[in-house]
Amino acid sequence: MTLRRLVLSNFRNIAHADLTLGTGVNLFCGKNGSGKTSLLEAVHMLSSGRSFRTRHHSSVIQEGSGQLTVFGQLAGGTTLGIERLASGGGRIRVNHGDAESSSQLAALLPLQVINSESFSALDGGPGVRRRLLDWTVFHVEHSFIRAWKNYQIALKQRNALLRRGKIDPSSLAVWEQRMAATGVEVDHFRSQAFAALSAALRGLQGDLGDSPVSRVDFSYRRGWRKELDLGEALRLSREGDMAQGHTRIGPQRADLRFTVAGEPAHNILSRGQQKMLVCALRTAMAEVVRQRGDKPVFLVDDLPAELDEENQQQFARWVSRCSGQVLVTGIDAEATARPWRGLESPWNTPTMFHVEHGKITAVPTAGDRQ
Ligand SMILES: Nc1ncnc2c1ncn2[C@@H]1O[C@H](COP(=O)(O)OP(=O)(O)OP(=O)(O)O)[C@@H](O)[C@H]1O
Repeated sequence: MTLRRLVLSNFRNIAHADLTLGTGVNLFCGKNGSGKTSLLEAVHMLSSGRSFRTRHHSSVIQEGSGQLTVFGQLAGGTTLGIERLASGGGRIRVNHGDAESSSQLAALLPLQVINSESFSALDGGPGVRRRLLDWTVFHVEHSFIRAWKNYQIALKQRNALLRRGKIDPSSLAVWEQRMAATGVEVDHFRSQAFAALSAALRGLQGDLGDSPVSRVDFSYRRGWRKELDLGEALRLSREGDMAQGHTRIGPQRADLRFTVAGEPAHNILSRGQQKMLVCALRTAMAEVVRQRGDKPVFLVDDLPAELDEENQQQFARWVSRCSGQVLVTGIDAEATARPWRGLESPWNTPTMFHVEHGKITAVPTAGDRQ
């Protein structure tokens, strides 16, 4: 997937920008607070309908403005648009018509984001890791979203019954049967995606020599005991669930584990090693989706932060193998460009943008100047 044109208005400190992006590496360089992360945030909003920094659209809309818009055009001509109003609400558009949901955007513009929040894949709660796995499943198995929604409906109904004082076991059994049928489907899709993901991750670990990152083990926990089928597990869990007022087992509790010699990886790895593990995980996710014919766009906020030059170059090599396009931010233009220089075309000739006080200007390359 390639984003060819990006138009923003009233997005944080960016009053207006109309950019033609390069097909490979796009570098956005400028001082602290110039608007680099805001630009990546806008692309994220175009792919998901929401910011990666806040749930509140009002803080993303430029101070003093009533609305923001982000418009994007993909190679091939498809257009995406987002409008958010300070008064609440807004619109999502695909090819100038109203979109059914934000998942339509995600399907058209798959993204991988690496920023300071990405560490939560290791030290955050299971929900963060579940969402990473589900991103992969969503992009490779289109029936997943239907199975997941049906499971959620049954789960909600069972939880509503559990919260009632007096419970009729036969009504619980009806929803448990539905949960068992749809939950097994969800688990099946996740297990398949996890197998592909771990194969891709193991391949990337092979590039890391004797770094402890190459010794990280990963496993998938489906959310209920191995020896039980889901229907049985739900029946056995009933009494405790009634006491707690909610369902404590099932695919909504699934998790991924990253360990080194049995210890959680974030307790062992240095900060730079953790970032490299996150980069490998994100690359593996993109690789699995690429194998199905779609190349995700990478958004990388401040690649040099925490990574030495060797690791930055390694990550650049990974991205060039599995992504269609990458948007990278950095403070220093030369340092931000360096990891990409040794790669093959088009990756070794970044499109450069200078960002200053919310103004984004394309920097002419040596070729343009001739
Ligand atoms: N709603 C808003 N309206 C106007 N300006 C805003 C709004 N929200 C944030 N800003 C300002 O926008 C600027 C852009 O911040 P951004 O995080 O994009 O900077 P950055 O270039 O990534 O900086 P750094 O290198 O420090 O990460 C900041 O100066 C911030 O104070």
